[in-house]
Amino acid sequence: MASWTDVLFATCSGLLLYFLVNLYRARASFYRGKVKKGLPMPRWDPIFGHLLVMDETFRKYRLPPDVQRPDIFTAISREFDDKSESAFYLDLWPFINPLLITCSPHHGIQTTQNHELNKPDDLVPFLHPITGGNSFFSINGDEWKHARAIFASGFNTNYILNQTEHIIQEAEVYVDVLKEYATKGDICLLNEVTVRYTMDISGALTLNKRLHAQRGGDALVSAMRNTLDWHFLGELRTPLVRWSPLIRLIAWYNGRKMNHYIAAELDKRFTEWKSGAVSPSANRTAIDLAIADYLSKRKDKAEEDRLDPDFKDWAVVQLRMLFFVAHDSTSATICYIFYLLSKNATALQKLRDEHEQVLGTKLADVPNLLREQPQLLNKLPYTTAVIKETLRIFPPASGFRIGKPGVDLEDDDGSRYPTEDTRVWVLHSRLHNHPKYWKDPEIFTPERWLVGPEDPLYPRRGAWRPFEFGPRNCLGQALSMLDLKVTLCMTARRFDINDAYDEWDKLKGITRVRTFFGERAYQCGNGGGRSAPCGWVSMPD
Ligand code: HEM
Repeated sequence: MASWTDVLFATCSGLLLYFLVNLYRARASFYRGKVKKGLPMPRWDPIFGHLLVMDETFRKYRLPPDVQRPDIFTAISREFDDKSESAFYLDLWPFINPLLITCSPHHGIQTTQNHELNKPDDLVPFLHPITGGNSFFSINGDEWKHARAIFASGFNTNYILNQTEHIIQEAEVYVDVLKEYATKGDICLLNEVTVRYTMDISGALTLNKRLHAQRGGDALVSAMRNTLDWHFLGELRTPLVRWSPLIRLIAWYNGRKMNHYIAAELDKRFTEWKSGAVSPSANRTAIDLAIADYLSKRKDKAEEDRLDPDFKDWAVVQLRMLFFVAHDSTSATICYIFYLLSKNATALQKLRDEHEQVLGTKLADVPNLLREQPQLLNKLPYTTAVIKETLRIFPPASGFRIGKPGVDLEDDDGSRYPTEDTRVWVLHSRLHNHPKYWKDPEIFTPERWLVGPEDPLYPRRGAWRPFEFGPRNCLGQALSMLDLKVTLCMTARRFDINDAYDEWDKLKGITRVRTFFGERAYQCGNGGGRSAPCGWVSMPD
């Protein structure tokens, strides 16, 4: 009989052989499809593909170990500026399938609008710890279309102002929290405070429930954040972390907690619907839209007093995804707006002047004024320009699609980039800051959003795409802009927020300061491009 060491040896040899065969296949296919054809890419190694380049890039540009993955690609893309290439291929197997990284507006338009390429399968396992299944963020075809149609009416531009009350309610708590920091004079971990604020908004708009995350614990909030903190470790320099059994166990445990929580909310809300307490036209939070659709399809089963388990499983996955996307990127953007305004006194003053003009001088009246006249939020061009400029400099997301045989992306100079067997990554962080497409990209200039086409600052078509375009564009774009405007109206004149990196470093004994191309506020791989800013909050004189 074979001893356990023989069994172990045979298993390990089998696994090694399996790995080597797949490694050979992946590298050979990349060589045939891309290297041999002379397509643009950094130096490729037949064994390591571009894994060594990733490591060299870290060292060459002294990238912080917690920088988000897209910014590693941004650093690599700088190598291509001289050659005037806007796109390049990467072979990072076994971590991800072959990539075409592009920073060209033309490619962005072709990828998401002209060719309407699909989302790749890779997104499903990547998002699984967050969503617990196939959410409509990552699937394609009829299943995606059906789900998007169910939720769209709650997030469209025409309806979204009706949700202002939910946002103001949470923004009032945010203001109180910031006031406490200003009074005490403590360093505020702006990221933490703001993420709790946007989670409260997200809870209200996805689950129709106030979570009070800003004032204490909530089971859904802690399970989601804990999952994200661990999950995005895999985004960092050592993606192997993502496969560790510990992280899988944590994701499973948190996933169970999120499922139970959301399933209980679905049951509760279903009972309210059955009792006639909910008005379908007035209540369009995500949970209501899901139940409304469910009921409309089961009119013949009107006497049912329990939700069908299959529907519940499906709805829990969609609500987990929506709860995540509705809070994460918006929170990062709020932090960056404060950061950029703190460095640009003229812009801050212009923004405050606009608020005074449109909302009056009495700060205490602003919440009720916005409640009564939410349309005032559409009369803030400078505020909108500040938000757009922040999303240009610090875009929290990217466009990600799967290529197709016969679909080549074409550049303005006629170069062609085949997409067959390739994932296309429209790299917003580079495209939005590329000197080829923007005048003075490194300078925060909200005015570029207020000038006409004759001005050199005027943004080039397709070069700004933080929410992407086409049928898979961001469903929550209007909501996010509303969140950001309300937040600025409620805070910009009340607080001065300045970064406290130096004090923080001293406090924590940090001697090796982390920067990304000299910038201290860089996007970390712990969610949708969150930064690590901490700040002093004070009240203006
Ligand atoms: C600053 C804030 C936000 C940014 C920059 C952002 C960005 C994006 C981007 C770039 C995509 C498309 C990804 C791709 O094409 O591969 C996307 C998709 C999506 N976003 Fe957002 N998002 C933000 C906030 C929100 C909010 C508040 C919600 C609220 C529900 C939301 C819901 C969604 C959904 C559901 C999708 C998937 C749409 C589909 O595939 O049909 N996002 N977002």
